[in-house]
Amino acid sequence: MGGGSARSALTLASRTLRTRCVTYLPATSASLQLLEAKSLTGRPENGSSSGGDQHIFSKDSWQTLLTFAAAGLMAFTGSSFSVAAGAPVLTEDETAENAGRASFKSTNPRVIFVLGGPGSGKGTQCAKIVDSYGFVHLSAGDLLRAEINSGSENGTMIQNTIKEGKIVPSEVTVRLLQKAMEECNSNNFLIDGFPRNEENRAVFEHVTGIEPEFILFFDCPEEEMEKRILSRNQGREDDNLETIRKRFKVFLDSTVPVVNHYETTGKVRKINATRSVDDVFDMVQPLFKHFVQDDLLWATEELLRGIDTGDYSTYQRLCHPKLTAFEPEAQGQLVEGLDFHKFYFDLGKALKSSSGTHGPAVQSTIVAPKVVLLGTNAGVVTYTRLQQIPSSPKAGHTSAHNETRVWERQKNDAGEWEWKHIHFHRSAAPTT
Ligand SMILES: Nc1ncnc2c1ncn2[C@@H]1O[C@H](COP(=O)(O)OP(=O)(O)OP(=O)(O)O)[C@@H](O)[C@H]1O
Ligand SMILES: Nc1ccn([C@@H]2O[C@H](COP(=O)(O)O)[C@@H](O)[C@H]2O)c(=O)n1
Repeated sequence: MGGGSARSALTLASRTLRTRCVTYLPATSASLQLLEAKSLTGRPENGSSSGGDQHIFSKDSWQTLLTFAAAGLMAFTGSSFSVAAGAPVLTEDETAENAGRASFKSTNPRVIFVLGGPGSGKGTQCAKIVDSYGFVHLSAGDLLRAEINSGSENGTMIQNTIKEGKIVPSEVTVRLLQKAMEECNSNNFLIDGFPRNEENRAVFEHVTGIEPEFILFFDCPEEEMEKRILSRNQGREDDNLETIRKRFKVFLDSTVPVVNHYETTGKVRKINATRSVDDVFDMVQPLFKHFVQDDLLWATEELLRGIDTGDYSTYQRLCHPKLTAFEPEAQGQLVEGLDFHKFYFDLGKALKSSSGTHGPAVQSTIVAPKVVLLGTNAGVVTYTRLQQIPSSPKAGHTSAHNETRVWERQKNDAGEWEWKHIHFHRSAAPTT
Protein backbone atom coordinates (compact mmCIF):
# COMPACT_ATOMS: atom_id res chain seq x y z
CA MET A 1 0.00 0.00 0.00
CA GLY A 2 3.02 2.18 0.19
CA GLY A 3 3.89 3.17 3.68
CA GLY A 4 3.31 3.37 7.38
CA SER A 5 0.12 2.37 9.01
CA ALA A 6 -0.13 4.29 12.27
CA ARG A 7 -2.26 7.39 12.83
CA SER A 8 -1.02 10.52 11.16
CA ALA A 9 -1.63 13.96 9.85
CA LEU A 10 -0.57 14.72 6.32
CA THR A 11 1.65 17.69 5.86
CA LEU A 12 1.90 19.00 2.37
CA ALA A 13 4.94 20.77 1.15
CA SER A 14 6.34 21.81 -2.18
CA ARG A 15 3.11 21.90 -4.05
CA THR A 16 3.20 25.09 -5.98
CA LEU A 17 2.04 23.92 -9.35
CA ARG A 18 2.36 25.82 -12.55
CA THR A 19 -0.52 24.37 -14.43
CA ARG A 20 0.05 24.67 -18.11
CA CYS A 21 -0.70 21.45 -19.78
CA VAL A 22 1.60 18.69 -20.07
CA THR A 23 1.35 15.69 -22.20
CA TYR A 24 -1.10 14.61 -24.70
CA LEU A 25 -1.19 10.90 -24.63
CA PRO A 26 -3.95 8.71 -25.81
CA ALA A 27 -7.29 7.75 -24.53
CA THR A 28 -7.97 4.75 -22.31
CA SER A 29 -10.83 2.32 -22.45
CA ALA A 30 -12.79 4.69 -20.24
CA SER A 31 -12.36 7.52 -22.67
CA LEU A 32 -13.51 5.25 -25.47
CA GLN A 33 -16.72 4.86 -23.51
CA LEU A 34 -16.80 8.60 -23.06
CA LEU A 35 -16.55 9.17 -26.76
CA GLU A 36 -19.65 7.08 -27.15
CA ALA A 37 -21.50 8.77 -24.30
CA LYS A 38 -24.61 10.75 -25.11
CA SER A 39 -24.98 14.25 -23.81
CA LEU A 40 -27.07 15.39 -20.89
CA THR A 41 -29.02 17.77 -23.08
CA GLY A 42 -29.67 15.22 -25.77
CA ARG A 43 -28.41 17.47 -28.52
CA PRO A 44 -27.15 15.28 -31.37
CA GLU A 45 -23.86 17.09 -31.73
CA ASN A 46 -22.91 16.36 -28.13
CA GLY A 47 -22.11 12.73 -28.67
CA SER A 48 -19.19 13.42 -30.95
CA SER A 49 -15.56 13.04 -29.99
CA SER A 50 -13.36 15.99 -29.36
CA GLY A 51 -11.54 14.95 -32.50
CA GLY A 52 -8.21 16.60 -32.92
CA ASP A 53 -5.00 14.71 -32.91
CA GLN A 54 -5.58 12.16 -30.18
CA HIS A 55 -4.80 8.55 -30.92
CA ILE A 56 -6.82 5.77 -29.38
CA PHE A 57 -4.90 3.03 -27.59
CA SER A 58 -6.26 -0.41 -26.91
CA LYS A 59 -6.45 -1.83 -23.40
CA ASP A 60 -3.30 -3.91 -24.06
CA SER A 61 -1.38 -0.86 -25.16
CA TRP A 62 -2.49 0.85 -22.01
CA GLN A 63 -1.06 -1.96 -19.86
CA THR A 64 2.21 -1.67 -21.78
CA LEU A 65 2.17 2.05 -21.23
CA LEU A 66 1.75 1.51 -17.51
CA THR A 67 4.61 -0.91 -17.37
CA PHE A 68 6.86 1.57 -19.13
CA ALA A 69 5.69 4.36 -16.86
CA ALA A 70 6.23 2.24 -13.78
CA ALA A 71 9.73 1.37 -14.93
CA GLY A 72 10.50 5.01 -15.49
CA LEU A 73 11.05 4.35 -19.18
CA MET A 74 8.35 6.56 -20.55
CA ALA A 75 9.18 9.97 -21.90
CA PHE A 76 6.36 12.46 -21.56
CA THR A 77 6.73 14.64 -24.58
CA GLY A 78 5.82 18.28 -24.61
CA SER A 79 5.85 18.58 -20.85
CA SER A 80 5.84 22.13 -19.63
CA PHE A 81 4.89 21.38 -16.09
CA SER A 82 7.02 22.65 -13.33
CA VAL A 83 6.97 22.43 -9.61
CA ALA A 84 8.58 24.66 -7.09
CA ALA A 85 10.09 22.96 -4.09
CA GLY A 86 9.89 24.43 -0.64
CA ALA A 87 6.42 25.93 -0.80
CA PRO A 88 4.80 26.57 2.56
CA VAL A 89 3.44 23.67 4.56
CA LEU A 90 -0.36 23.80 4.74
CA THR A 91 -2.08 24.63 8.00
CA GLU A 92 -4.45 22.14 9.61
CA ASP A 93 -7.43 24.11 8.31
CA GLU A 94 -6.07 24.06 4.77
CA THR A 95 -5.43 20.35 5.05
CA ALA A 96 -9.01 19.79 6.21
CA GLU A 97 -10.30 21.87 3.30
CA ASN A 98 -8.21 19.80 0.93
CA ALA A 99 -9.69 16.65 2.38
CA GLY A 100 -13.10 17.88 1.34
CA ARG A 101 -12.01 18.67 -2.17
CA ALA A 102 -10.22 15.38 -2.56
CA SER A 103 -13.49 13.59 -2.16
CA PHE A 104 -14.94 15.93 -4.81
CA LYS A 105 -17.63 17.14 -2.48
CA SER A 106 -17.39 20.21 -0.35
CA THR A 107 -19.36 23.20 0.69
CA ASN A 108 -17.29 25.25 -1.72
CA PRO A 109 -18.17 24.07 -5.21
CA ARG A 110 -16.21 25.06 -8.28
CA VAL A 111 -18.48 27.13 -10.51
CA ILE A 112 -17.78 28.43 -14.00
CA PHE A 113 -20.31 30.74 -15.62
CA VAL A 114 -20.63 30.24 -19.38
CA LEU A 115 -21.81 33.30 -21.27
CA GLY A 116 -22.10 34.44 -24.87
CA GLY A 117 -24.82 35.59 -27.24
CA PRO A 118 -27.72 33.32 -28.20
CA GLY A 119 -26.35 30.67 -30.57
CA SER A 120 -22.69 31.40 -29.82
CA GLY A 121 -22.18 27.70 -29.00
CA LYS A 122 -22.35 27.67 -25.19
CA GLY A 123 -24.34 24.44 -24.93
CA THR A 124 -22.24 22.72 -27.59
CA GLN A 125 -18.97 23.50 -25.83
CA CYS A 126 -20.38 22.68 -22.37
CA ALA A 127 -21.21 19.16 -23.60
CA LYS A 128 -17.62 18.70 -24.70
CA ILE A 129 -16.26 20.00 -21.40
CA VAL A 130 -18.55 17.55 -19.56
CA ASP A 131 -17.24 14.68 -21.68
CA SER A 132 -13.60 15.51 -21.15
CA TYR A 133 -13.39 17.12 -17.74
CA GLY A 134 -16.23 15.64 -15.72
CA PHE A 135 -18.04 18.90 -14.96
CA VAL A 136 -21.81 18.96 -14.46
CA HIS A 137 -23.55 21.15 -17.03
CA LEU A 138 -26.47 23.21 -15.76
CA SER A 139 -28.13 25.27 -18.47
CA ALA A 140 -30.37 27.97 -16.99
CA GLY A 141 -32.46 27.91 -20.19
CA ASP A 142 -32.86 24.10 -20.02
CA LEU A 143 -33.90 24.27 -16.35
CA LEU A 144 -36.50 26.93 -17.17
CA ARG A 145 -37.84 24.87 -20.09
CA ALA A 146 -38.03 21.81 -17.82
CA GLU A 147 -39.94 23.91 -15.28
CA ILE A 148 -42.51 24.80 -17.95
CA ASN A 149 -42.89 21.13 -18.86
CA SER A 150 -43.26 20.09 -15.21
CA GLY A 151 -46.55 21.96 -15.00
CA SER A 152 -45.25 24.27 -12.29
CA GLU A 153 -47.32 27.28 -11.23
CA ASN A 154 -44.63 29.52 -12.76
CA GLY A 155 -44.80 27.64 -16.06
CA THR A 156 -46.98 30.07 -17.99
CA MET A 157 -45.03 33.11 -16.79
CA ILE A 158 -41.72 31.46 -17.77
CA GLN A 159 -43.08 30.38 -21.16
CA ASN A 160 -44.30 33.88 -21.99
CA THR A 161 -41.02 35.44 -20.86
CA ILE A 162 -38.96 33.07 -23.02
CA LYS A 163 -41.22 33.67 -26.03
CA GLU A 164 -40.59 37.37 -25.61
CA GLY A 165 -36.83 36.79 -25.32
CA LYS A 166 -36.91 38.49 -21.91
CA ILE A 167 -35.28 37.45 -18.65
CA VAL A 168 -37.18 35.43 -16.06
CA PRO A 169 -37.17 36.87 -12.49
CA SER A 170 -33.91 35.92 -10.81
CA GLU A 171 -35.34 34.24 -7.73
CA VAL A 172 -37.04 31.67 -9.98
CA THR A 173 -33.88 30.87 -11.97
CA VAL A 174 -31.57 30.91 -8.95
CA ARG A 175 -33.88 28.57 -7.04
CA LEU A 176 -33.80 26.11 -9.94
CA LEU A 177 -30.02 26.32 -10.19
CA GLN A 178 -29.52 25.91 -6.47
CA LYS A 179 -31.81 22.86 -6.36
CA ALA A 180 -30.03 21.27 -9.31
CA MET A 181 -26.65 21.84 -7.66
CA GLU A 182 -27.81 20.38 -4.37
CA GLU A 183 -29.17 17.29 -6.07
CA CYS A 184 -25.89 16.66 -7.84
CA ASN A 185 -23.12 14.54 -6.45
CA SER A 186 -20.48 16.84 -7.86
CA ASN A 187 -18.29 19.71 -6.92
CA ASN A 188 -17.70 21.04 -10.44
CA PHE A 189 -20.39 23.03 -12.24
CA LEU A 190 -20.67 24.75 -15.60
CA ILE A 191 -23.57 27.18 -15.33
CA ASP A 192 -24.58 28.03 -18.88
CA GLY A 193 -26.59 31.10 -19.88
CA PHE A 194 -26.27 32.63 -16.43
CA PRO A 195 -26.01 35.32 -15.06
CA ARG A 196 -27.99 36.98 -17.83
CA ASN A 197 -28.21 40.34 -16.05
CA GLU A 198 -26.96 42.15 -12.97
CA GLU A 199 -29.96 40.98 -10.96
CA ASN A 200 -29.17 37.32 -11.80
CA ARG A 201 -25.62 37.85 -10.62
CA ALA A 202 -26.54 39.62 -7.38
CA VAL A 203 -29.27 37.14 -6.38
CA PHE A 204 -27.05 34.12 -7.10
CA GLU A 205 -24.22 35.58 -5.06
CA HIS A 206 -26.55 36.51 -2.21
CA VAL A 207 -28.37 33.17 -2.10
CA THR A 208 -25.46 30.79 -2.64
CA GLY A 209 -22.45 32.85 -1.54
CA ILE A 210 -20.56 31.31 -4.46
CA GLU A 211 -18.04 33.27 -6.51
CA PRO A 212 -17.31 31.82 -9.95
CA GLU A 213 -13.80 30.58 -10.72
CA PHE A 214 -14.00 32.37 -14.05
CA ILE A 215 -16.40 33.41 -16.81
CA LEU A 216 -16.08 31.46 -20.04
CA PHE A 217 -17.24 33.95 -22.65
CA PHE A 218 -17.93 32.92 -26.24
CA ASP A 219 -17.54 35.88 -28.55
CA CYS A 220 -19.39 35.56 -31.85
CA PRO A 221 -20.81 38.05 -34.37
CA GLU A 222 -24.59 38.39 -34.59
CA GLU A 223 -24.91 37.21 -38.19
CA GLU A 224 -23.08 33.96 -37.36
CA MET A 225 -25.23 33.40 -34.24
CA GLU A 226 -28.41 34.10 -36.20
CA LYS A 227 -27.39 31.61 -38.92
CA ARG A 228 -26.63 28.94 -36.29
CA ILE A 229 -29.90 29.41 -34.40
CA LEU A 230 -32.01 29.35 -37.55
CA SER A 231 -30.49 25.99 -38.50
CA ARG A 232 -30.56 24.58 -34.94
CA ASN A 233 -33.84 22.79 -35.54
CA GLN A 234 -34.63 21.72 -31.97
CA GLY A 235 -38.20 22.94 -31.97
CA ARG A 236 -37.50 25.78 -29.56
CA GLU A 237 -40.29 28.37 -29.45
CA ASP A 238 -37.75 31.19 -29.29
CA ASP A 239 -35.73 30.09 -32.34
CA ASN A 240 -37.56 32.40 -34.76
CA LEU A 241 -36.24 35.57 -36.31
CA GLU A 242 -38.47 37.90 -34.30
CA THR A 243 -37.52 36.45 -30.90
CA ILE A 244 -33.87 36.02 -31.91
CA ARG A 245 -33.57 39.76 -32.60
CA LYS A 246 -35.13 40.52 -29.19
CA ARG A 247 -32.70 38.13 -27.52
CA PHE A 248 -29.74 39.83 -29.21
CA LYS A 249 -30.94 43.16 -27.80
CA VAL A 250 -31.36 41.72 -24.29
CA PHE A 251 -27.87 40.22 -24.59
CA LEU A 252 -26.34 43.60 -25.47
CA ASP A 253 -28.36 45.61 -22.94
CA SER A 254 -28.29 43.23 -19.96
CA THR A 255 -25.68 40.47 -20.33
CA VAL A 256 -22.74 42.42 -21.76
CA PRO A 257 -22.71 44.69 -18.66
CA VAL A 258 -22.34 41.57 -16.49
CA VAL A 259 -19.38 40.45 -18.61
CA ASN A 260 -17.92 43.95 -18.27
CA HIS A 261 -18.32 43.72 -14.51
CA TYR A 262 -16.35 40.48 -14.44
CA GLU A 263 -13.74 42.01 -16.77
CA THR A 264 -12.90 44.42 -13.96
CA THR A 265 -12.21 41.45 -11.66
CA GLY A 266 -9.96 39.74 -14.24
CA LYS A 267 -12.23 36.71 -14.41
CA VAL A 268 -13.30 36.73 -18.06
CA ARG A 269 -11.78 34.12 -20.39
CA LYS A 270 -12.83 35.29 -23.85
CA ILE A 271 -12.90 32.72 -26.65
CA ASN A 272 -13.31 33.46 -30.34
CA ALA A 273 -16.36 31.32 -31.10
CA THR A 274 -16.49 31.83 -34.86
CA ARG A 275 -14.29 28.84 -35.71
CA SER A 276 -15.38 25.20 -35.98
CA VAL A 277 -16.67 23.35 -32.91
CA ASP A 278 -13.38 21.44 -32.49
CA ASP A 279 -11.23 24.53 -33.02
CA VAL A 280 -13.21 26.40 -30.36
CA PHE A 281 -12.82 23.45 -27.99
CA ASP A 282 -9.05 23.49 -28.55
CA MET A 283 -9.07 27.04 -27.20
CA VAL A 284 -11.27 26.04 -24.25
CA GLN A 285 -9.28 23.00 -23.09
CA PRO A 286 -6.27 24.77 -21.53
CA LEU A 287 -8.67 26.49 -19.14
CA PHE A 288 -9.76 23.15 -17.69
CA LYS A 289 -6.67 20.96 -17.62
CA HIS A 290 -5.35 22.38 -14.37
CA PHE A 291 -8.57 21.38 -12.60
CA VAL A 292 -7.87 17.76 -13.49
CA GLN A 293 -4.29 18.10 -12.29
CA ASP A 294 -5.49 19.64 -9.01
CA ASP A 295 -8.04 16.87 -8.51
CA LEU A 296 -5.43 14.17 -9.05
CA LEU A 297 -3.16 15.77 -6.52
CA TRP A 298 -6.01 16.05 -4.00
CA ALA A 299 -6.91 12.42 -4.59
CA THR A 300 -3.30 11.37 -4.01
CA GLU A 301 -3.17 13.40 -0.80
CA GLU A 302 -6.38 11.79 0.40
CA LEU A 303 -4.95 8.36 -0.38
CA LEU A 304 -1.77 9.03 1.62
CA ARG A 305 -3.78 10.40 4.49
CA GLY A 306 -5.81 7.19 4.42
CA ILE A 307 -2.61 5.12 4.53
CA ASP A 308 -1.07 7.13 7.35
CA THR A 309 -4.22 6.99 9.47
CA GLY A 310 -4.85 3.29 8.80
CA ASP A 311 -8.16 4.16 7.12
CA TYR A 312 -8.72 1.17 4.85
CA SER A 313 -12.18 2.26 3.71
CA THR A 314 -10.73 5.43 2.17
CA TYR A 315 -7.96 3.38 0.57
CA GLN A 316 -10.49 0.91 -0.84
CA ARG A 317 -12.76 3.68 -2.16
CA LEU A 318 -9.92 5.36 -4.03
CA CYS A 319 -8.24 2.23 -5.41
CA HIS A 320 -9.28 -0.04 -8.24
CA PRO A 321 -9.80 -3.61 -6.92
CA LYS A 322 -7.12 -4.77 -9.36
CA LEU A 323 -4.57 -2.13 -8.34
CA THR A 324 -1.08 -3.20 -9.40
CA ALA A 325 2.04 -2.22 -7.51
CA PHE A 326 5.79 -2.47 -7.37
CA GLU A 327 6.95 -1.63 -3.86
CA PRO A 328 9.77 -2.69 -1.54
CA GLU A 329 7.34 -4.78 0.55
CA ALA A 330 6.64 -6.90 -2.56
CA GLN A 331 10.31 -7.84 -2.98
CA GLY A 332 10.56 -6.71 -6.59
CA GLN A 333 7.37 -8.48 -7.65
CA LEU A 334 4.33 -6.85 -9.27
CA VAL A 335 1.43 -7.45 -6.87
CA GLU A 336 -2.17 -7.18 -8.01
CA GLY A 337 -5.31 -6.51 -5.99
CA LEU A 338 -5.95 -4.95 -2.58
CA ASP A 339 -5.38 -7.94 -0.29
CA PHE A 340 -1.61 -7.47 -0.23
CA HIS A 341 -2.08 -3.89 1.01
CA LYS A 342 -4.95 -4.67 3.39
CA PHE A 343 -2.53 -6.91 5.32
CA TYR A 344 -0.64 -3.80 6.48
CA PHE A 345 -3.79 -1.96 7.52
CA ASP A 346 -4.87 -4.99 9.58
CA LEU A 347 -1.37 -5.36 11.04
CA GLY A 348 -1.28 -1.68 12.07
CA LYS A 349 -4.63 -2.02 13.80
CA ALA A 350 -3.58 -5.20 15.62
CA LEU A 351 -0.28 -3.70 16.79
CA LYS A 352 -1.99 -0.59 18.04
CA SER A 353 -4.59 -2.45 20.03
CA SER A 354 -2.03 -4.86 21.50
CA SER A 355 0.31 -2.06 22.59
CA GLY A 356 -2.56 0.16 23.70
CA THR A 357 -0.48 3.22 22.78
CA HIS A 358 -1.85 6.39 21.28
CA GLY A 359 1.36 8.19 20.46
CA PRO A 360 1.84 10.94 17.91
CA ALA A 361 0.91 10.28 14.31
CA VAL A 362 3.00 9.23 11.33
CA GLN A 363 3.37 12.29 9.15
CA SER A 364 3.78 12.28 5.38
CA THR A 365 5.16 15.19 3.43
CA ILE A 366 4.82 15.29 -0.34
CA VAL A 367 7.86 16.91 -1.93
CA ALA A 368 8.07 18.23 -5.51
CA PRO A 369 4.87 16.69 -6.91
CA LYS A 370 4.32 16.54 -10.66
CA VAL A 371 1.04 15.70 -12.33
CA VAL A 372 1.14 14.54 -15.93
CA LEU A 373 -2.12 14.05 -17.81
CA LEU A 374 -2.48 11.21 -20.30
CA GLY A 375 -5.37 12.52 -22.35
CA THR A 376 -8.29 13.56 -20.15
CA ASN A 377 -9.04 10.25 -18.42
CA ALA A 378 -5.73 9.23 -16.96
CA GLY A 379 -2.87 10.84 -15.16
CA VAL A 380 0.38 10.12 -13.35
CA VAL A 381 1.36 11.75 -10.07
CA THR A 382 5.02 11.56 -9.03
CA TYR A 383 6.67 12.93 -5.91
CA THR A 384 9.01 12.12 -3.09
CA ARG A 385 7.24 11.15 0.10
CA LEU A 386 8.87 11.82 3.43
CA GLN A 387 7.39 9.87 6.31
CA GLN A 388 8.20 10.80 9.86
CA ILE A 389 7.69 7.77 12.06
CA PRO A 390 7.25 8.60 15.74
CA SER A 391 6.96 5.13 17.25
CA SER A 392 9.67 2.65 18.25
CA PRO A 393 11.72 0.78 17.12
CA LYS A 394 12.45 3.59 14.67
CA ALA A 395 11.30 6.51 16.78
CA GLY A 396 11.84 9.84 15.05
CA HIS A 397 13.08 8.16 11.89
CA THR A 398 12.25 9.77 8.53
CA SER A 399 11.93 7.54 5.49
CA ALA A 400 12.06 8.88 1.94
CA HIS A 401 10.45 7.14 -1.02
CA ASN A 402 9.90 8.08 -4.63
CA GLU A 403 6.33 7.26 -5.61
CA THR A 404 4.63 7.18 -8.99
CA ARG A 405 0.86 6.77 -8.87
CA VAL A 406 -1.32 6.20 -11.92
CA TRP A 407 -4.99 7.22 -11.88
CA GLU A 408 -7.79 6.51 -14.33
CA ARG A 409 -11.17 8.24 -14.53
CA GLN A 410 -13.92 5.65 -14.57
CA LYS A 411 -17.69 5.56 -14.31
CA ASN A 412 -19.09 4.13 -11.07
CA ASP A 413 -22.30 2.10 -10.74
CA ALA A 414 -24.32 5.31 -10.43
CA GLY A 415 -22.92 6.47 -13.76
CA GLU A 416 -20.75 9.16 -12.16
CA TRP A 417 -17.15 9.73 -13.15
CA GLU A 418 -14.55 9.21 -10.46
CA TRP A 419 -10.81 8.80 -10.27
CA LYS A 420 -9.48 5.35 -9.40
CA HIS A 421 -5.92 4.56 -8.46
CA ILE A 422 -4.80 1.75 -10.78
CA HIS A 423 -1.03 1.37 -10.36
CA PHE A 424 1.84 2.60 -8.25
CA HIS A 425 5.58 2.23 -8.08
CA ARG A 426 7.39 2.98 -4.86
CA SER A 427 11.10 2.75 -4.19
CA ALA A 428 13.54 4.09 -1.62
CA ALA A 429 14.78 7.57 -2.50
CA PRO A 430 18.53 8.07 -2.47
CA THR A 431 19.32 9.97 0.72
CA THR A 432 21.60 12.95 0.82
N1 LIG B 1 -18.46 26.50 -33.59
C1 LIG B 1 -19.59 26.22 -34.22
N2 LIG B 1 -19.65 26.24 -35.57
C2 LIG B 1 -20.80 25.98 -36.22
N3 LIG B 1 -21.97 25.65 -35.60
C3 LIG B 1 -21.96 25.62 -34.27
C4 LIG B 1 -20.79 25.90 -33.50
N4 LIG B 1 -21.09 25.79 -32.20
C5 LIG B 1 -22.39 25.46 -32.14
N5 LIG B 1 -22.91 25.36 -33.37
C6 LIG B 1 -24.29 25.06 -33.71
O1 LIG B 1 -25.02 26.26 -33.50
C7 LIG B 1 -26.26 26.00 -32.87
C8 LIG B 1 -26.32 26.78 -31.57
O2 LIG B 1 -25.37 26.24 -30.67
P1 LIG B 1 -25.69 26.10 -29.13
O3 LIG B 1 -27.06 25.58 -28.97
O4 LIG B 1 -24.58 25.38 -28.50
O5 LIG B 1 -25.64 27.65 -28.73
P2 LIG B 1 -26.00 28.33 -27.35
O6 LIG B 1 -25.04 29.43 -27.16
O7 LIG B 1 -26.11 27.33 -26.26
O8 LIG B 1 -27.44 28.90 -27.70
P3 LIG B 1 -28.62 29.40 -26.74
O9 LIG B 1 -28.10 30.48 -25.88
O10 LIG B 1 -29.63 29.91 -27.70
O11 LIG B 1 -29.11 28.22 -25.96
C9 LIG B 1 -26.35 24.49 -32.70
O12 LIG B 1 -27.13 23.96 -33.75
C10 LIG B 1 -24.91 24.03 -32.81
O13 LIG B 1 -24.81 22.75 -33.39
N1 LIG C 1 -30.50 33.16 -16.74
C1 LIG C 1 -31.47 32.98 -17.67
C2 LIG C 1 -31.32 32.12 -18.74
C3 LIG C 1 -32.33 31.99 -19.67
N2 LIG C 1 -33.46 32.70 -19.53
C4 LIG C 1 -34.57 32.59 -20.51
O1 LIG C 1 -34.48 31.40 -21.27
C5 LIG C 1 -34.29 31.73 -22.65
C6 LIG C 1 -33.47 30.70 -23.33
O2 LIG C 1 -32.19 30.63 -22.71
P1 LIG C 1 -30.95 29.86 -23.42
O3 LIG C 1 -29.79 30.07 -22.50
O4 LIG C 1 -31.35 28.43 -23.54
O5 LIG C 1 -30.75 30.52 -24.73
C7 LIG C 1 -33.72 33.13 -22.64
O6 LIG C 1 -33.90 33.83 -23.86
C8 LIG C 1 -34.51 33.74 -21.50
O7 LIG C 1 -35.80 34.05 -21.89
C9 LIG C 1 -33.60 33.56 -18.46
O8 LIG C 1 -34.63 34.22 -18.33
N3 LIG C 1 -32.61 33.69 -17.54
